[in-house]
Amino acid sequence: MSENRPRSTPAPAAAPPAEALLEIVDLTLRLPGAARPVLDSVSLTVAPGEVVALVGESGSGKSTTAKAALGLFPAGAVASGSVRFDGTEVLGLTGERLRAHRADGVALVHQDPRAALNPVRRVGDFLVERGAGRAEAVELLASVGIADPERRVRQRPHEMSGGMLQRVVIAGALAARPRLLLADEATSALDVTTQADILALLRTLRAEHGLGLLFITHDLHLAAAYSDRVYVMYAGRVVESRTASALFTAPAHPYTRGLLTCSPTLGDTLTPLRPIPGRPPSLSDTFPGCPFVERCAEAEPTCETWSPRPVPLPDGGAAACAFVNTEPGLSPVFTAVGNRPAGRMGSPLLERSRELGDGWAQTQADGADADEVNHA
Ligand SMILES: Nc1ncnc2c1ncn2[C@@H]1O[C@H](COP(=O)(O)OP(=O)(O)OP(=O)(O)O)[C@@H](O)[C@H]1O
Repeated sequence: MSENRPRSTPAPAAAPPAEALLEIVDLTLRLPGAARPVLDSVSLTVAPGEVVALVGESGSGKSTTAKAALGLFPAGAVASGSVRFDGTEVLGLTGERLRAHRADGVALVHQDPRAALNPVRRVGDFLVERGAGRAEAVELLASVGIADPERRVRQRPHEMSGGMLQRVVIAGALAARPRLLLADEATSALDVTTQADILALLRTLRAEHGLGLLFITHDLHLAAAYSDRVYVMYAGRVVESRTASALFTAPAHPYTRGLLTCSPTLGDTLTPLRPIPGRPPSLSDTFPGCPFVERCAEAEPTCETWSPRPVPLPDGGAAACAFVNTEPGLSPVFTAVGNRPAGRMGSPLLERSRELGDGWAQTQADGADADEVNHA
């Protein structure tokens, strides 16, 4: 092993708390006419009281993954794997049981609060429609930080700001007393101050209500700042899963590093921004090897033909790259250009990485409910 590889900063274990509220295992979702799966062996967990972020560029499969938690799939989709909520398999749910799951356990908050609210109805009516009593509607508004809730509850959406409306939508989501909140780009349309306020509110709510929160964003800095753990998605696959702090300290996947260096950090005027070249793949693109190979500055010939699957990292996270370092005590950042031992191709490390990848994928598959479910 080369001696000049950086030592890792010890990171907290990335393993989630033992009891997962949402547990997605090896979820693969195919759409009619698409050349590759929309979701390809996606596995993730969210525990009660945990904030988990799902990050990636447009089209990477974030929303489709989140909707799977609701048992919501595109028409004609064929799904395999497992989506368990509180121990119940969601993939096979239909009819009344599916409706009960959607109404009861999981709530979804979207980007645009105005789309969720009827412009001619009062805010209080919106909350009552979601199961709150009149008095509770006022309490709910207060609980999401809206001042003068007795007056606000009688107002219509046009009388409120975007940030206030997003608080109303969150209050509406809480009315059903969910255990899991899916926030799909819920702050993207807001100015930065309001965005910070809403994210702080979501963190408070998860602590007060023991909510699990799956926070979907394309902004990795935001994800890492507000989440306990982060899953990075690319082309329908999870390419890295780490604690937020480990992700910032030593991102293991070249795509994660690309996301970190292509967006600005507050106060950092020295580090140049480096956009990731090219575009994310579409559903008509297929990959014999790594899906990121065409955009990866660190790719080697083997990446064209060998498809990496997540390998466990010593800190409890995982990354899907042929050259990720899985050895304890060393940084997973093994692939930085200039940091590679000569002639590393075909090295024992690569072989080990392959072994671990296959073994790990198999373990995941063994734990999954392999029923094929067609959601027409
Ligand atoms: N109902 C559908 N019919 C056809 N294709 C779909 C459908 N839903 C999603 N897709 C496709 O699946 C892929 C993943 O979409 P998804 O919305 O999950 O990505 P995303 O990462 O959430 O992107 P964005 O940030 O733009 O919302 C995209 O290529 C999208 O076009």
